[in-house]
Amino acid sequence: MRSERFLRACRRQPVDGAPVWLMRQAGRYLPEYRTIRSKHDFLTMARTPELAAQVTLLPVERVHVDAAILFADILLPLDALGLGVAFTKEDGPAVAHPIRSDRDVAALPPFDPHEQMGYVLETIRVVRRELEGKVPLIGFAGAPFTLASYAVEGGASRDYRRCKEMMWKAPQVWQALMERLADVTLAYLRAQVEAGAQAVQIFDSWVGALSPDDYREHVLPHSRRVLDGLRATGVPVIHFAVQASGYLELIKEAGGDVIGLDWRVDIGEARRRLGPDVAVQGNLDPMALLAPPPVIEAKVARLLERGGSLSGLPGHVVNLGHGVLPDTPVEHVITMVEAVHRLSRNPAATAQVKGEGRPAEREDRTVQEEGRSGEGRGGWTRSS
Ligand SMILES: Cc1c2[nH]c(c1CCC(=O)O)Cc1[nH]c(c(CCC(=O)O)c1C)Cc1[nH]c(c(CCC(=O)O)c1C)Cc1[nH]c(c(C)c1CCC(=O)O)C2
Repeated sequence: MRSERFLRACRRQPVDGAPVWLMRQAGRYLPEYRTIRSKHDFLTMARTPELAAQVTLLPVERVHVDAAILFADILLPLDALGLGVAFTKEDGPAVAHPIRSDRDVAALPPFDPHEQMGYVLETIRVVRRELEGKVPLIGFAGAPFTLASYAVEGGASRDYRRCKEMMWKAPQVWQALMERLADVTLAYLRAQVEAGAQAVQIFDSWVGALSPDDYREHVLPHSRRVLDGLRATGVPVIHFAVQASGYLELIKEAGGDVIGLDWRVDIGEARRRLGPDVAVQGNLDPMALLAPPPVIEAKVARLLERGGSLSGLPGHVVNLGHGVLPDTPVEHVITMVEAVHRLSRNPAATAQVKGEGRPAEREDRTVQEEGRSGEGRGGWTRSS
């Protein structure tokens, strides 16, 4: 059943069809989102439970995903800590008061999710009520490193130079900061589960900037504290890390019931490396959703096969390898979700769609060639 697929796959139990949801599914690719967004700024939307709940529910109705994810942002708790987070159109998030010294870390105020993030907890309650059990609700937070990357760099970064400097020149400052951020994330996620989140995801979006050694020494213990602490909640925990396929084993060591994969690793190989005691989530290239629909279907077919869904290997939550791109046609998202449902329920049909990068049979030759030659260049001409 639709209501159970996602949580069952997270727990590596058999499912009637592979579950699918998309990171950033409650975002700008949805025309309904853009309409609401044209009337309110992003922070107002996130801080108004009625609006945030409405946006959370949009993709459940519109594209039939098997789970909802809370509409919020990983940076909201940093704002609650007094760092002054703004979302700018040009440069992405900006932090007005970045953390650069032991004094800055010591000056961070106490964090109480019930007091400071009450609006998010209220959104969760509203969403649960309105979902009426149709699909589960996923809560989320940033992993300590990814939060630190914004807190220390002051915004998006290309090389994470200030973080590495702090790690290597002032390791005790780095450690104190990471401990604070781990505490914040843990308290925040516990409160989300209490409010009704039925699974949680930790986003370590920028950790791939680190070498395996630095991950092991300067990040893993703090992520592990969060992940260990969440075990008592009893809800499945997804641990998503980007560009970390070189040290997936360390990501698993840090913890999580489900390991989120980006698209740079073959999901079958990842499953072999991770072993049978964790589920995996992912990992279609988000840009693949700009491809013509038959190409999307062929990629879904191969993903299902490589991920184990067609051979009955439990524990694959289908998703993209990172967030859905804002200029993705909503019809293509629907194509992906429908293909996951149709093909995972009928493995025999999948063999026909799959092919070696070949779009489906009903595909005409022109589009086929467009699909082939477009692949790898990174740019797709819109076919719809
Ligand atoms: C790194 C990160 C952020 N936020 C998030 C991450 C981790 C995931 C990832 O790696 O992408 C997580 C996030 N941000 C948002 C969600 C909502 C739920 C969902 O649909 O996934 C989630 C889970 C809404 C959002 N968060 C943001 C938007 C766009 C705001 C707008 O409408 O202008 C949304 C829908 C803003 C944001 N927030 C952040 C950035 C870099 C940006 C600007 C870039 C961008 O615009 O996509 C920080």
